[in-house]
Amino acid sequence: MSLLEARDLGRVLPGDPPATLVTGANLAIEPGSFTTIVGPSGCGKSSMLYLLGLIDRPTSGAVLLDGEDVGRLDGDARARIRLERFGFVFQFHFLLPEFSALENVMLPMRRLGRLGIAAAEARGRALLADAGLAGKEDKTPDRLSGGERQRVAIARALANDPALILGDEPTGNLDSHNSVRVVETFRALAHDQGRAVVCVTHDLSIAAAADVRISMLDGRVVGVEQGGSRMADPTRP
Ligand SMILES: Nc1ncnc2c1ncn2[C@@H]1O[C@H](COP(=O)(O)OP(=O)(O)OP(=O)(O)O)[C@@H](O)[C@H]1O
Repeated sequence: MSLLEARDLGRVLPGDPPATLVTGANLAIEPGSFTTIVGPSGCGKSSMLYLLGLIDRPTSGAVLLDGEDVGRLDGDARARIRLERFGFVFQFHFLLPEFSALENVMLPMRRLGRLGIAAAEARGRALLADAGLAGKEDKTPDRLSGGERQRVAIARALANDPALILGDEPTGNLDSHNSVRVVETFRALAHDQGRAVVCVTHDLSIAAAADVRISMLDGRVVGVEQGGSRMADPTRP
């Protein structure tokens, strides 16, 4: 049994004519693996990620988490699973502007409610230190660089110790140095911490660093390539 599976997954938006975002998709995501979803603009990569991450609901097929079909649960049940099991990193950081870095990282822990405030603060500080942001805990997002903001967003994604990290163009807004750093972090989250990392990307350095590359075209999965996980580092010749 895989950690996360799509079975004959589809998403059609009603309309005249209806819009098919994803159709007949089958794939499996394993712990400890770094997977990218690649393909031309508009082929359905983000739609697929939103289905896998229980943000959107399929219109056909199933999303299985630990073998259980969770894709069509109601919004509250999917939100609870997202909070417990998934961490999300988007192209834009979506940090709350009026909150400090530390408060942003603590928010998912406070929402989940398993940790008291002191324990959540200690974990938040540790996650920020791991991200190289010790000393920046009290800064609001507007006082941080783009790379630092994305590292806060990754720390926030890890707040509730998720088994799955899903990224939608997480380096899309970063320069090459910060992109490489994010890719290294994602690889470590998969290989050293045993999480499953799934990333939609146009970024060739991310795709080259992945263990598995899923190719999409016109809403379909058209290829699954298991690759060596050699890191492509654009800063080196
Ligand atoms: N809410 C919506 N209403 C209508 N069409 C939509 C909607 N959301 C997505 N689409 C269409 O569905 C298709 C897939 O979109 P999606 O964002 O998943 O593609 P993508 O591969 O992630 O694209 P990109 O690489 O440009 O971000 C596109 O043709 C898009 O225009």
